[in-house]
Amino acid sequence: MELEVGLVSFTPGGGNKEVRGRRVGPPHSSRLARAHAKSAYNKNSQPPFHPSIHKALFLRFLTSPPTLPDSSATTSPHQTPKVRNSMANGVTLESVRQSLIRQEDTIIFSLIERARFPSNSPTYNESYVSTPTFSGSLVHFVVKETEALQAKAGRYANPEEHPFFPDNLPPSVVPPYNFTEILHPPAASININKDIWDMYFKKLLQLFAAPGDDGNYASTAASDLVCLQALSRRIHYGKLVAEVKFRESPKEYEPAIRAKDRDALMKLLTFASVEEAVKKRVAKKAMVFGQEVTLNNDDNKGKYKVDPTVVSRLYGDWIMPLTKLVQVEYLLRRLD
Ligand SMILES: C=C(O[C@@H]1C=C(C(=O)O)C=C[C@H]1O)C(=O)O
Repeated sequence: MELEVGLVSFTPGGGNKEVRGRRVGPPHSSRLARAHAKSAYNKNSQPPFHPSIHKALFLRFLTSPPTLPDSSATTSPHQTPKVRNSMANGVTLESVRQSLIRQEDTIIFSLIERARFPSNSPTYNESYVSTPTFSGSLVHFVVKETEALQAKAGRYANPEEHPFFPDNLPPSVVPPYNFTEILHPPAASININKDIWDMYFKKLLQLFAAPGDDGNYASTAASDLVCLQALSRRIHYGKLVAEVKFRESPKEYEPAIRAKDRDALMKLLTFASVEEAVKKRVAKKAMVFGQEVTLNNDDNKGKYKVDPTVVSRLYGDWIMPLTKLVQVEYLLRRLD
């Protein structure tokens, strides 16, 4: 399968194929606070429930307090907290990897929750929703409406978060939090949620949702949203991974960036042994988190709520390749 991601055709699990002559977003503005991104979306080539346009809108890529704690930040919700210094905060490849490891738990639990429901196909069928004001599937409706609410609550003021339906999001009603700017500003133009959406609905879902229909369509859509958000956060974390790798050895990356050599960048940022460990660890977590806990544990040996091999495959074929694609896209803009 081939996905079109930003500037390249992307084959999950394989290499990037073709460099195209178009930008993901509008030309980079020196005013980061105005950074917007749009990527074209071809409705005909996508599932019926996806939006027609993507726009990543965020001000700066930030470290969020749970993953990069900082004792110097003020915590009053009514004050703008102090700007934090990224490298002084100890953002290293190791700390970023620890965050990715923690995010595995979130992803696996979200898959387990989605697997409670069968496939529930009406959730994805445009004809199931009947309202003159909205055209799309129930899952499209739930994601779009929830994102609008969460935007008001300030979710997308944190650049670790990327909306699936960024157009016309309402403004936040909460005061801004001054996160540290860690990423190079053009990072704001990278949002591959369109591809995450397609991957999830066209490939992943059928691997862990059993066939069937139990009528719980709203809950099913809500579970899909949680999975999508966890996947999106993890995959876009590639921006931070790439920044840290670049800062650790800029001289290694600069020639490949200047030459716009995607393959060389991909080689530089790839750590095969780390990827093998990730695949093994997520399979193990799926076994541990997804086992039926009974007083007599032997009753359920080998029964898991999501198949550990599927989780491992999901990481090997989709999550890690997409994270690396985000890294390449980020590095290509790193010297702009
Ligand atoms: C995220 C990293 O970059 C690459 C992508 C990985 C991933 O998505 O888990 C793992 C190893 C690297 O090949 C990393 O080095 O940790």
